[in-house]
Amino acid sequence: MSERSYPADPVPRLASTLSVDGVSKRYRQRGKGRKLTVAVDNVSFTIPPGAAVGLVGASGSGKSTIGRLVTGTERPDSGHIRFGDLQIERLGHRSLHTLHRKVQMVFQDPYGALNPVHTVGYTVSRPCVNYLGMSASEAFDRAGQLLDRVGLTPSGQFLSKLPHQLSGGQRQRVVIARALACEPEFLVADEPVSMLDVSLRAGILRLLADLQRENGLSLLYITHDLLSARVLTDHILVLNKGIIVEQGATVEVLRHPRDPYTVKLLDALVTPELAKNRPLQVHADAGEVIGPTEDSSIVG
Ligand SMILES: Nc1ncnc2c1ncn2[C@@H]1O[C@H](COP(=O)(O)OP(=O)(O)OP(=O)(O)O)[C@@H](O)[C@H]1O
Repeated sequence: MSERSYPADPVPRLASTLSVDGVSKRYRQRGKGRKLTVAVDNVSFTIPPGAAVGLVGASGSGKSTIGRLVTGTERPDSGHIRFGDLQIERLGHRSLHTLHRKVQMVFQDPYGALNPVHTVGYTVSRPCVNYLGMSASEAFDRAGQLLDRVGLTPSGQFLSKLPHQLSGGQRQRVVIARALACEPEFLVADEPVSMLDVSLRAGILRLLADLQRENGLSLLYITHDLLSARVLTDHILVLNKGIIVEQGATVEVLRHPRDPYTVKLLDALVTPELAKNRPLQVHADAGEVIGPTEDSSIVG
């Protein structure tokens, strides 16, 4: 073990606010000449340090596009996105590296997210080398600590494994450990459980909730699932056809939805078929959500 240790409690640091101001993004429709799809339409919101915000909407409402815009993966056609002193839409390659030290992403596909030829230890230790300037052996020790933290214990058994030797839930835990490796301030999680078996989802959601709280992370949780947003977030943005149609405290929006689109999303949740298949339960009358129900110690 190296002498350097990384306590679970983070060292207090200056954290940044994410400000999205009047952002729009259009895409050319394939095979349709000059026709454009408006994916995001004049969207504005702010996420202060340490806040957990849900971005919810049906398929095609523009959620993932916003995820890509705030992580600098794509540029908006208009509007401004600022994280602390970084003006994201103007960042060049080098400054994106600085951004990604602070803002990390977890996507829905834990299969595609991991390089199949790299061991878990290599994958999780790389950001410690690239972003924190650790030596390879320091980074490997840190990778072990991160694996312990995300529930892949004993970590020694996982460090040398390749992605194909892991279950879907375990892979997503590796992806989360890698995202945490450079000690980010902000996590964008885009449908992080939608490709996992239903029985594993609650464990991953609870892990994200714990990490967000313990590390003081800001979180943008992108999902079509209002119930999981209830578990993970304090504030919610409801997106319909690229427009934020409603926002507010998550509990309030779910209890007293004002926009007809939010009502429709909630109605869709309480149909018997959907309710039966979900790891979370909802009281249809009050919009009160109970759950998740599984044991968080489950390692998927
Ligand atoms: N690269 C692209 N090229 C063309 N159109 C795109 C592209 N990315 C997104 N779109 C379109 O923009 C709209 C918003 O897509 P986006 O993926 O952001 O929605 P979403 O809410 O994340 O949907 P889902 O939940 O299905 O992932 C959709 O109509 C989509 O077809």
